[in-house]
Amino acid sequence: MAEPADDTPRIASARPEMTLAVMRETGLDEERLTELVHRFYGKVRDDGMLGPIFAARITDWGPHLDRMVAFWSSVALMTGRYHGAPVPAHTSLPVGRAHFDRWLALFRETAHEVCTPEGAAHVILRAERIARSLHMAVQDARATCPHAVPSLH
Ligand code: HEM
Repeated sequence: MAEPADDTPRIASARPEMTLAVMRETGLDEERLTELVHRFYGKVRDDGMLGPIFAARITDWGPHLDRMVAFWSSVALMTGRYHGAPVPAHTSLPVGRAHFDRWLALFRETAHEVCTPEGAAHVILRAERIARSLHMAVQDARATCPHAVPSLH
């Protein structure tokens, strides 16, 4: 296969043409998403509400950050780099609406700091949709099996 022309970004993607179109329209690429993820989790770790929940479950942040960059690469750029399962990772967490609202507030703030306006809108829309479905999954797990989930104070 021919090498891409020099002005073509080199990307590994399941859907290269769609990925290139999104990159052009939003200014997002792997480097920008890496900065977004690292800066966002820096704020999360320092946050009084969210920090302790993460600290109780994540001791080695390197692999978690790598996984989250792959997740955002898949979600925002459709590269297919992430192969995990977000729902079960959240159903037993002691979180409610206020935690998801705080998560989204920090994510929006970071996206505006790091991305172009189009890039920020692109990732924020997707974060809001996923947060809504994770919140519903947490509520559903709590209703189905109330003793499996720590109670909220
Ligand atoms: C209340 C807000 C949230 C909290 C407290 C939270 C907390 C966590 C924690 C502690 C983990 C690590 C789980 C483990 O490895 O044992 C995790 C994983 C993850 N979170 Fe969240 N999260 C929140 C919201 C979100 C949202 C809104 C998204 C997506 C937009 C998200 C995406 C992910 C993904 C993709 C993983 C990795 C799952 C895997 O492949 O293992 N989280 N989260």
